[in-house]
Amino acid sequence: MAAENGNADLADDGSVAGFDSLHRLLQSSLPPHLFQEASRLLIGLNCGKTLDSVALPAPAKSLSLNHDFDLQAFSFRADSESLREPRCVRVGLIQNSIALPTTEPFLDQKWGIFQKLTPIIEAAGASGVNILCLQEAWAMPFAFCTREKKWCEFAEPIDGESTKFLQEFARRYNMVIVSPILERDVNHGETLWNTAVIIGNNGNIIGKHRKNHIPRVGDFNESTYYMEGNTGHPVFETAYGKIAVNICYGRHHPLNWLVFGLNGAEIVFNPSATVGELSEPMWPIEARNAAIANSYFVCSINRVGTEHFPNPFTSGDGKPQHTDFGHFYGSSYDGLLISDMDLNLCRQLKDKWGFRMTARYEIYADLFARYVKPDFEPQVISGPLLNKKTL
Ligand SMILES: NC(=O)NCCC(=O)O
Repeated sequence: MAAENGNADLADDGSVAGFDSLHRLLQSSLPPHLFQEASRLLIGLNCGKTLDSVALPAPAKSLSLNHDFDLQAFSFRADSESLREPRCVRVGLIQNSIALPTTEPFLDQKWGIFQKLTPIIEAAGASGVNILCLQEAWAMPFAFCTREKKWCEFAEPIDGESTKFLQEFARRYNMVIVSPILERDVNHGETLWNTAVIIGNNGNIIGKHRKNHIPRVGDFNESTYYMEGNTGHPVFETAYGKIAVNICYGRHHPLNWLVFGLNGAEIVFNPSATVGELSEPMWPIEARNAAIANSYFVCSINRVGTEHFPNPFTSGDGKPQHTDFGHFYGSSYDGLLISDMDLNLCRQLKDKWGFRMTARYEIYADLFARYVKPDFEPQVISGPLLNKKTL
């Protein structure tokens, strides 16, 4: 346990009082019947239902033991249908800390991450993962907080080293891979973007999505590095289902989630890099709310650990300068989370709740069309304003 981090409930590894999730903390602290009730209220597990864990093959487990990363697998149930076969997909999410200090040569840092990820990706392949997603800007330290331009060197074209590295795994394991990178658009004057490259299960590049919303909060002033995305809300039809990527800060924008849904996404990935002090309480609410509101699966990833940078920077809030911007709360360990999901659940929830049918898009479209015009006036209807004098 560490008191140095200013929070006596945070262990040295950043976990919550020694637990790697709120769920485990509750499980260990509450009597079984109260834990069951807490689970029902928090994640809808009622009547003694538990989250089903999935048995993984021995080679995947050995990789996790030998290379010291966490490996867990669960499954979501959908009802069986009379007219459709189940559409089961195995999804893998990787979150990790960087491999080398940020003071090491850039090439070594990048190859260090490649090396660190290799056994984790192999474990995903050995487990039969169909679609794998990595964290935001996975091939570099999350240096955007520094606002120093030298970190732009990590930017790569869509078909650069990171993509080539992953294409090999995609082919070997017949796996779709979502690869969020800092992109250098060589055909457009070397412009930088925060981009997710979608690599198909044959190693082909299916397409890319560029992050739509740039954070300007705390130390996340990322506009120094890349532009607001210009790729809209693409949904990628892969061999295993229709997927989309809502990159990090985009998760605070319900309309961003909505439009991926309108374009037909069945799974939306949210690769992120964010720190506990800023956003941890919002995180599980936003992801689950997006899944509920849009009748699709949401798969969220954060980084792991604390990254220290060579030169101090300030947050523009009058507080002392510092060399890190806090703890990425992905987990206390590098890890691969696997989840089996039957995509039939998306339609089952649409049929049950009818959110698409009841949405009234036309009235929102009308409001938005008026709102974006300079002469927009909010629809506020005021009655006579009574105050004590007039009474
Ligand atoms: N990388 C990024 O967009 N971070 C923003 C912080 C947050 O949204 O929690």
